[in-house]
Parts: sequence; C-alpha cells; structure tokens
Amino acid sequence: MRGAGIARAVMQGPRPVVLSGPSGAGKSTLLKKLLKDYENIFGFSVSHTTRQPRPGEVNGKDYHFVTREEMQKEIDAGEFIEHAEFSGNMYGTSKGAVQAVQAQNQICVLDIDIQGVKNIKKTELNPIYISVQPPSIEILEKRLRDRKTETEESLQKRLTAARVDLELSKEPGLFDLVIINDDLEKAYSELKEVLLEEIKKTEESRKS
Ligand SMILES: Nc1ncnc2c1ncn2[C@@H]1O[C@H](COP(=O)(O)OP(=O)(O)OP(=O)(O)O)[C@@H](O)[C@H]1O
Ligand SMILES: Nc1nc2c(ncn2[C@@H]2O[C@H](COP(=O)(O)O)[C@@H](O)[C@H]2O)c(=O)[nH]1
Repeated sequence: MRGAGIARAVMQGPRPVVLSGPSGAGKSTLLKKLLKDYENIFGFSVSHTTRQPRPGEVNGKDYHFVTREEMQKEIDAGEFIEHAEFSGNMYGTSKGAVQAVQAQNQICVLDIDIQGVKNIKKTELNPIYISVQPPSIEILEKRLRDRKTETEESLQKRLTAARVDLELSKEPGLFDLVIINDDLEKAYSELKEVLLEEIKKTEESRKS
C-alpha cells in the first residue's frame, strides 16, 4: 500500500478521523453538523469519485468528480492513499486531499467505506475509526429511498454492500467506536464526545 509517507507526515498534526458505515447511515449528515459547529477545527478530505454528481454537489467540495481513466492514471502515479470500487464506481483518498487539510493544521476527516478502512489500517495514518450504523436495514432502506439519490439498481447494490459492511464491522478492534444513528442529536453527541480530546488539543495548539 502506498501512502506511508503522507501518513507519517499527518501523524505530526492532530489525529485524523475516519467516518465509515453503510451508505445512508448518516455519515455526511453528522459530518456536516461537525464542520458547521467546528468550522476551523475540522477539515474534510475531499475524495475522488467516478460517480455522477448529485443535484447540489459541488466539484472540489463534495468530491473531485473524475472519469475512470483520469482516476486510474493518478492511482498508477501513486497519488492515492487508498482507493476502492463501491457500487459500480471508483472512490479514493488522494495524498493531496489529506495534505490540504493538514496544511491548515485542522483535524482531517475521511468519509470512506469499509474497504478504505482496511486499507488505511495498512498505513501509518493512525486515525480514530468510527462506524456510523443505522438502527436496522429496514430503516436504512427507508432513508436511502427518501433521499431520492439512487435508482432501484444502485439502491439494491448499496443495500447489499450495507449487509456486508455491517457483518465486517463486527471484527473486534476494527473500529474505536460504533455509533447507532437512530436519534440524530444523540448520535451527534456521541461523535462529539469521542472527538473532544482532539478538539481541545487543536484549540490549545492555536493559542500557543
Ligand atoms: N438520525 C436520522 N434520522 C432520520 N434520518 C436521518 C438520520 N440521519 C440521517 N438521516 C437522513 O438519512 C439520509 C442518509 O443520510 P446521509 O446522506 O448522511 O448518509 P451517508 O451515510 O452519508 O450516505 P452515503 O454513504 O451514501 O453518502 C439523508 O436523507 C439524511 O437526511
Ligand atoms: N474507500 C473509499 N470510500 C469512499 C471514499 N469517498 C466516499 N467513499 C464511500 O463511498 C460510499 C458511497 O458514497 P456516495 O457519496 O456515493 O453515497 C460511502 O460509503 C462513502 O463512505 C473514498 O475516498 N474512499
């Protein structure tokens, strides 16, 4: 796995955070709240993807939207820390995405699937690993349907991936914390609590 260099560099700054869990579990919802409440403390690692942008998504902010050819070229050039195929599209974290956050001395937050988690574990990034999970598969399906971002085909692919994700997530020690996102405010409080120490450290380092 490439990316150990960037991972070592990141270790010198605040500890990064990985948010993972099934599509539709609520990672982006929680992340948006965190980025809004702690604007200058956290920075989002903008991933690359080959999927089409959803209405309202901004290139360079939500994702770097690229073609398969463009992404493969950058992967071959060693520019990615990790990458994975998810639901028929490529996703990946570039070294540049993490570096951009690190340059601001912010806590870098990665929103990645479970394959990404396993690959990041092979690097020296040393993040806090958090899995955000739905209360049930039925509720997850309802949330994905209500979000109205998926075709029936992609929805079924995501539900299949969700079942695999929930099984693999049971591996002891894979995650530092599992948050069941039933009540949003309760889930958000749990997220903030586990990050409190890193938030304080980052705030303190700003004062000195
Ligand atoms: N606690 C909650 N209760 C009810 N609805 C929720 C809750 N959390 C999130 N949602 C809704 O569920 C949908 C899925 O949430 P979100 O897009 O944040 O999931 P995600 O894990 O980021 O998915 P993906 O991995 O596909 O990006 C959204 O429409 C969101 O508003
Ligand atoms: N391994 C990686 N997974 C990623 C990355 N960026 C996002 N993701 C995951 O993909 C799915 C689907 O996302 P969506 O935006 O199409 O709904 C979700 O589980 C994300 O966590 C990445 O860089 N690497």
